[in-house]
Amino acid sequence: MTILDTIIQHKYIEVAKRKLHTPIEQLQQSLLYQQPRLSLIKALQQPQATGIIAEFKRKSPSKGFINQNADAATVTTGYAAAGASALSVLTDELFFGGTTADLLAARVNQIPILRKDFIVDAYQIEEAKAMGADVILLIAACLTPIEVKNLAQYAKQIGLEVLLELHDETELQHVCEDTVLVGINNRNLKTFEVDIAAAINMSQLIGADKIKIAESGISEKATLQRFKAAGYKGFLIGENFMKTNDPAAALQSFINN
Ligand SMILES: O=C(O)c1ccccc1NCC(=O)[C@H](O)[C@H](O)COP(=O)(O)O
Repeated sequence: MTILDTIIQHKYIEVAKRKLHTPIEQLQQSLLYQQPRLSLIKALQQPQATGIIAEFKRKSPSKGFINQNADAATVTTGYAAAGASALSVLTDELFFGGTTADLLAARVNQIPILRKDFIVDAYQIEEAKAMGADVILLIAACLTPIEVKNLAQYAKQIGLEVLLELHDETELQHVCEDTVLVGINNRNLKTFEVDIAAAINMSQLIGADKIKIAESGISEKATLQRFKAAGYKGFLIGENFMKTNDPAAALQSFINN
């Protein structure tokens, strides 16, 4: 069994518990649930956009602790001021040290926010909306194509955008009409091996009607430029910024270089 299998197994258990504690109707009554959403699709199409989706990430299964005591409001407002096109906030507690409170704190920003978690149930999409997220992540390695289709349709119906994450060509059948944003994760979530060739190799296999996002392992501007030349509009970067004492300053210097 891989760590990804363990994460997913745990996800089903925690979601079942939360469903008992907080019914969907209660999520739908929250103030943030009623608010209009920001579009990541539009943000990445702005001519001057950096395309950087800056991630707030305290720890990870592959790296252990990265920045355990970071403050979500401070880091994400710094990211937005430095020029991030959007934010990604981990909400998985056990494996990534994230919380709902982190995403709520990040919501002070007026740029799109991705709820970064392992979504296996429509209930989590309702939660994402109630905590103020604009975009949810669906990971092909954790879902069947029909599950992606149903969850993507659900998200769209309640006004959230969907980022579908693939790693290789075996997952291309997960792409569907409602997954306009397609991310290619350079990290193999089963082995944790990171190879930027993943996004380069996959770039030609994603339809021109999709907006491509390169994910993970980006620490150099030259790598981002290679992805840009291959047609990528978005670049999801976490550890490279979060491992420093001042993630926003690290983003600023990455942009300026
Ligand atoms: O990062 C991990 O160790 C990990 C393990 C298992 C599932 C997902 C994992 N990471 C999620 C991500 O893909 C990254 O947080 C995101 O793409 C940013 O990557 P990086 O810039 O390398 O921090």
